[in-house]
Amino acid sequence: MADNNKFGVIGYALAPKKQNSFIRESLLTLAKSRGIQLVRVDSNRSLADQGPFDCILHKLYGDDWKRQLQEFQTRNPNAVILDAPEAIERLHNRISMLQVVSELRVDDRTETFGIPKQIVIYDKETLSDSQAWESLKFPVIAKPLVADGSAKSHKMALVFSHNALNKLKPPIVLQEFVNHGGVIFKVYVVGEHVRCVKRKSLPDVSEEKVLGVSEDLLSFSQVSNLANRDSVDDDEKFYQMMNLDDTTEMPPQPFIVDIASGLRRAMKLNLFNFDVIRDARYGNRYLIIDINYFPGYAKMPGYESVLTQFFVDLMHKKELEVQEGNVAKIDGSDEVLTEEKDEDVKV
Ligand SMILES: Nc1ncnc2c1ncn2[C@@H]1O[C@H](COP(=O)(O)OP(=O)(O)OP(=O)(O)O)[C@@H](O)[C@H]1O
Ligand SMILES: O=P(O)(O)O[C@H]1[C@H](OP(=O)(O)O)[C@@H](OP(=O)(O)O)[C@@H](O)[C@@H](O)[C@@H]1OP(=O)(O)O
Ligand SMILES: [Mg+2]
Ligand SMILES: [Mg+2]
Repeated sequence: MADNNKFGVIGYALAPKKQNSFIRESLLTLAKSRGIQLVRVDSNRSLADQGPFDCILHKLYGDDWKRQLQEFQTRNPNAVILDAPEAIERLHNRISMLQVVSELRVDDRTETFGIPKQIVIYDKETLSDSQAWESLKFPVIAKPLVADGSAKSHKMALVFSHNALNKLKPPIVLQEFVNHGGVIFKVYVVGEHVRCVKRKSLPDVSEEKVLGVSEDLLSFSQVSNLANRDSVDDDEKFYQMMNLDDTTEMPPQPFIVDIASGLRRAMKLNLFNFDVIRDARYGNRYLIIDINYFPGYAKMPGYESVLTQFFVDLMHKKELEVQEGNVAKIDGSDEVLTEEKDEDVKV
């Protein structure tokens, strides 16, 4: 569709790092060719004074931003906010994040899924109370309770024995470390599109290794995100670095799609990814360990076409709803009207 026949303006409000990785010329060009214009929201001005926007795409934090979105929605009842801040907030706490997985049911499969055993510790006193953690098997991973996108919220520690617990700073989640062959599956969800990729993860820890370690605590951060796309000019090289060229079998796609679809509906979110590991003790048991809002989509091969198609479908749906006199309300629980167009699997 030509630019003069534009049918959607999407305002994006992203932190500079996210903007750099996501807003690429290739995405802008493809979106434009399909009638979608992507426009940066000026963070120095009130959102409600900007536009007109048919949709707001955002990943910003804080009460001020929430208020701005509310004001914008009041003034523009037909605009779509992707996604609702209340729905995103669930992912800012590593306990509420995974609660939704525990409540999810996927029937008739030989594979099973769940979350690793975990507890939350709010203060130092509880950390020294053995009753709090005695039901956990070491090693455990200590994760900051808050997952608010700060560098701090990604700082993890592999803890080999309870003696090291006093080195941790609550509030934290202590999650049992599960051996999974050093490979993690990242499942990217964009509305009904689901794409699963392999990444490097922490290596397995054997019983002997636990007994033999000289350090009882190992700190790390974002292991599966070590390569930075900005530093790699060649797309193919980048995918080679990030995606393992090994023989690890992928989880069955229909199973992953069922989980993705269930999560999307339960969380009412369109844009997220989740990390899955396969429990090395059983060939068919999968554990979900992390869910991220608006992840690094640019690391997903062909992200431009997936995102563009999603925007186009969204605009069609919005147009229909407005014609029918409904206030546009598009959340992850809705079915976006699409035709089967590429190799991506639809939920
Ligand atoms: N329970 C677990 N058992 C084994 N390995 C784990 C477990 N939890 C996390 N890991 C490993 O630690 C890494 C970081 O954990 P997690 O994904 O929770 O952190 P994060 O900082 O939120 O990650 P992201 O960058 O995806 O947001 C995982 O990618 C995986 O390699
Ligand atoms: O850094 P990238 O853009 O690639 O994306 C990462 C994203 O960082 P950004 O939103 O700050 O950019 C992270 O978000 P925060 O938790 O820090 O909010 C988190 O979602 C990671 O899981 C993403 O990596 P992926 O899971 O896709 O490998
Ligand atoms: Mg993760
Ligand atoms: Mg995360």
